[in-house]
Amino acid sequence: MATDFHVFDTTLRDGAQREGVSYSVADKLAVARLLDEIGVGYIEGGWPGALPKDTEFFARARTELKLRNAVLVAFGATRKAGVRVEDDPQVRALLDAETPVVCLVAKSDVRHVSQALRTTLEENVAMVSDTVAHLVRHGRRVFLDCEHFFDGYKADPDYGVRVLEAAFAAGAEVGVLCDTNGGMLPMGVGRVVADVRARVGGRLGIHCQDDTGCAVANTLAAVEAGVTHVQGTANGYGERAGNADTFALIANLVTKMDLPVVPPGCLAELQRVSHAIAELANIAPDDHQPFVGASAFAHKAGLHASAIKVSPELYNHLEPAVVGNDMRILVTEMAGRASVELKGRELGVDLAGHADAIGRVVDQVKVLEADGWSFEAADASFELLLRAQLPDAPPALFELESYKTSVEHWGNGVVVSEATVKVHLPNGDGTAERVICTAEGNGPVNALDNALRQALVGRYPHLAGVSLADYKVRILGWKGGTGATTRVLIDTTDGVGEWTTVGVHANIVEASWHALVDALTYAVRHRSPVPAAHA
Ligand SMILES: CC(=O)SCCNC(=O)CCNC(=O)[C@H](O)C(C)(C)COP(=O)(O)OP(=O)(O)OC[C@H]1O[C@@H](n2cnc3c(N)ncnc32)[C@H](O)[C@@H]1OP(=O)(O)O
Ligand SMILES: CC(=O)C(=O)O
Repeated sequence: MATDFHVFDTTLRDGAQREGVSYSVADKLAVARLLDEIGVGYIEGGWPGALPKDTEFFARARTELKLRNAVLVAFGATRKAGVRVEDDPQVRALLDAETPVVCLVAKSDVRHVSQALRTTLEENVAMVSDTVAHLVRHGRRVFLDCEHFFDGYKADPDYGVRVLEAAFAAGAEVGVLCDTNGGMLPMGVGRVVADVRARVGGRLGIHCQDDTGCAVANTLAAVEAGVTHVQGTANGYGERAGNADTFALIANLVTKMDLPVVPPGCLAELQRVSHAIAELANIAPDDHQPFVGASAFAHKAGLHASAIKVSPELYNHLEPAVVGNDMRILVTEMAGRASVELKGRELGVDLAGHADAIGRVVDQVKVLEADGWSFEAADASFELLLRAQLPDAPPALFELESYKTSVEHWGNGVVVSEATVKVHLPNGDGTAERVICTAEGNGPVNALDNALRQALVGRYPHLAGVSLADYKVRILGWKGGTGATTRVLIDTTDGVGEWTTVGVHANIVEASWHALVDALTYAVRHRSPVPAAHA
């Protein structure tokens, strides 16, 4: 591992500045543990003294947080203008947090000194020197975030350098150049970092906001120009458009720049930790996030699949497992024969010697997708469709005679749904058993599900342990000028696994029926009876 390189994560400080995020102290402790698992070197936990929750976090961290890889960092500002550092309560709170490292934010742009701090350039430099020296005297390692460094460098480069020199002279270990307003591009970042390196001797770091969509690229440009400390946040959470994504930074540094910045084994935890932190932040994971998103290695285009069939490297920039992710093949209207073949492999369906069946599936999917079907998110329906084309395809579970649903609104405001299904279950000897079941539900689809399940459960007892986990409806627009087409996706679970099926029709109940039939058929054919522990 590159021990002279710092990966500094500020999910719990800058990441918490994202609109809509509000961690409890317990959440913050959990996020810190997760960040430690991916091997970051430093975890900035928050601003003690400014936010009571952060003060409590540091107090609890002392006994509850056992970090294996990371060092905990408290964040705060330099002393106030005109106040002795010993008398500044905010600086006192930084010492009280008892972290080995303190990261101070300081002004390094002359306009911010005069307009925001409303003090002199000399006093701001003194605020930096005094605060750094005070913390170092009290045994802290100190990093200095130079706010608005790049914007300030355009206005007055000498002043930024003066702030950095004062910090290093007072004992700061790292001077972090911050693109606080996030307006930089990689070329500019590289130029400024190289210039500053030529003028100042200490270790430099980089902190990039993502307002131009270049936070990760800007950070890597800074590394190329010589910084050895990078700041990021989990999934890029942060103020406004966010920060450089810690996961993309680590993955790029290790796999593209050959800098082993995390301990062995940590890289493969990136996807898991990314999703776990999204859960704690209460933000749906971004499927399209580089490296760790569910779609980061998902291939839809038929031409891609045909090359991947020869070698996955041809259309993947990285072996997905390196970052804990998986490759997936999507079968849609854009699929060709190779897509179906690879998807078959992924689903464990042997298609060797079945070129005709593959061709029929490609054609069928194109026609169905033109009618609004979508198998991208409905692997279980696709698997049934695929297997139905093979010579040993099993017969349908039942033949439908009819179904009927009703919704009754009683005078007292109660709404009741009822469904009746009439089906014929084959006996295997050419005869069939006619079964009629009626059930109630909280809506017509729920009633239909209950009635169909009742009709089948005598024959397939493990359907009793199967239930609907989610139900999504999408209206696909007007078709033929007569009505909307409805696509229904149903997630079903047996308590062990989950599978998704799809149905499409102008009538929402009929669309749901298709998805329900697939859901139960898949359960019967491809889910083993649930073990007692899960029943
Ligand atoms: C770029 C960044 O993201 S840095 C991190 C920013 N994070 C936050 O602001 C979140 C937490 N912040 C807070 O809880 C509050 O803003 C506090 C507790 C820090 C301060 O609250 P208040 O005392 O009410 O002041 P307010 O927020 O209005 O203004 C900030 C004060 O800090 C001063 N200040 C700003 N930057 C610095 C600095 N680097 N060093 C010293 N003082 C500073 C300002 O001049 C202003 O002083 P004033 O009150 O004498 O005018
Ligand atoms: C310190 C910080 O968060 C910034 O300058 O953006």
